[in-house]
Amino acid sequence: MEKVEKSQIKKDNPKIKEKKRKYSGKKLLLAVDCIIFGFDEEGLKLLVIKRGFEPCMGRLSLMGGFVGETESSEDAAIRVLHELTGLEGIYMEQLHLFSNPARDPGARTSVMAYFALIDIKSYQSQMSADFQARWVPAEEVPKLIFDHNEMVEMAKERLRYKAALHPLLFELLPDKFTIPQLQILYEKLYDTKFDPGNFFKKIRSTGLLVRLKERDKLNSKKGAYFYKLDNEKYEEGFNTFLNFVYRPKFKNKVKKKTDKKENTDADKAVNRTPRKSA
Ligand SMILES: O=P(O)(O)OC[C@H]1O[C@@H](O)[C@H](O)[C@@H]1O
Repeated sequence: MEKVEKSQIKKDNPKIKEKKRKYSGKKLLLAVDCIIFGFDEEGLKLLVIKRGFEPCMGRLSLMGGFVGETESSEDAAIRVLHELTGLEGIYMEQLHLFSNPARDPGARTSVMAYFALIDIKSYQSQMSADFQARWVPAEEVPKLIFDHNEMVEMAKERLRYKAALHPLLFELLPDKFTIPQLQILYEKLYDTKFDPGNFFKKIRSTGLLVRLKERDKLNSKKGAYFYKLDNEKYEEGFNTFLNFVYRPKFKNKVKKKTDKKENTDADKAVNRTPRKSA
């Protein structure tokens, strides 16, 4: 925005009276918390840590931290996530600002919560041991500190809503997955059962999947085919999963994945790097 001199503003608005900005001067801290979802054969999971310091030492908590002096809340969330998982460029979205003045007994702290989706297996080998992290079932989350359970419930609700409109659940799967695996993921998230035939038809109609030659022989004799995501279609179709509006126009147009150096606008918006091809 063009900077206008104060004297010019006063000249143009002779009636304007300059006032002082009002703020209490009291300290208000800003933190971030990361609600990290993962998925394996047992279902949808949440990553929690055991706190190694007061307040609430020894209790289960989401992974969080204070926003540093030179950081944005996004930077802080990316840092916190990296410290715990060693992963970068994973799907993450801002959820909500939790600002109840009494939410943290230590000090008045507002917290920007983010939720992230990761494939458990790709993360396991890099997990930092410092935080005593563990996966718990997302449908039976134990008591966490402060308002962290409330954050998890809101994140699950947001995930259900978003996953009905966008194909983001693929972020939770390995690069190579089967349709029964995908179906279990949807069933767990929505706590419902789908007819396998109808589910397959629906998924196929999205045109997002590429069938591989290989089959998964571990879970059935016949073996279910492995699929991978068509990266280009995934990015093009991220906002048109329902196909109700055919490729609607957005202000920040989603770029095709032809420029390998730069992430697409969609990638930037959701903080993810394009998935690797299987
Ligand atoms: O106490 P630490 O974990 O350092 O600071 C961040 C935490 O403080 C709380 O308000 C937030 O919910 C976040 O979990």
